[in-house]
Amino acid sequence: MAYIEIDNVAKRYGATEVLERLSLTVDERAFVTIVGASGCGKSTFLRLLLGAEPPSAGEIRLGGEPLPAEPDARRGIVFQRYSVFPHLTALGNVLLAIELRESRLGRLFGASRRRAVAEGQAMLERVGLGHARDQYATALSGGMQQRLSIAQSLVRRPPLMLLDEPFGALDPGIRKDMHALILELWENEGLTIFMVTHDLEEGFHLGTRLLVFDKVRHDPQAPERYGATITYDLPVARRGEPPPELAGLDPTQQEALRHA
Ligand SMILES: Nc1ncnc2c1ncn2[C@@H]1O[C@H](COP(=O)(O)OP(=O)(O)OP(=O)(O)O)[C@@H](O)[C@H]1O
Repeated sequence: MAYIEIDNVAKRYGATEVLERLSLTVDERAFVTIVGASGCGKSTFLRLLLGAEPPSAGEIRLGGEPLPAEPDARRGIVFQRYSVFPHLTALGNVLLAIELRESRLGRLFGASRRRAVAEGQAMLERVGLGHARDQYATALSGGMQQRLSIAQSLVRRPPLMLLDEPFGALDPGIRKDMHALILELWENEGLTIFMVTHDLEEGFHLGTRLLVFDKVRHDPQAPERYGATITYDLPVARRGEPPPELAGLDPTQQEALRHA
């Protein structure tokens, strides 16, 4: 059974059909990247997966069960624009996320708090914010706030991680570091990831599978009549792994074909 089953899903707002005829199954631990024209419904698709909004038609199942109608700890999202708490320090922001993960009451004390502080500090270091732990979020630059919101989401380790252009606003160097971090977490934590990006190269670099969203039906008189769907669903070879069409061959044959 596939981890996620998307069965003929559509989403409309009023008379505007945003997504239509979406059908997809995704295995656990996939890293699905999504590209498509601006406004074609990529963020809407992530909101459907989060459970923040219901589909207008069709069904989404997670682990064989209908997707819960509200977001819960099994699904986390990082938005394009940073969404940190301005009145908390960098460490405070990450600690809050750890507390929410660990404790229903939301506060940790004693040894569990000390462990949470150590974990929060380690996560801040991984996103390059170790030096900024005691700064208030408002004092951080935009790129730093974005890294903080990534840390905040990652520390909760949701099995299904939804990333909406999380690296778009970052400088190239930091972006590269964040790519390494997300790949490491994906591999080590066994996450399943859906990530929207405007950067095709990033999509191919990070994903195990790349989806392209586009409209296949057009009504020139009524552009809102039809929504976008998945027009390409491409398997992507991981670094060091053969592309699927070569996977059945022995390494010498693979090498020969690569250079053919
Ligand atoms: N809550 C809403 N109510 C009405 N229309 C909405 C709502 N949310 C999104 N839309 C519309 O749905 C369409 C798809 O928006 P969405 O943000 O999902 O696209 P996108 O592919 O993520 O765009 P971008 O790449 O620019 O971020 C847009 O036309 C948008 O105006």
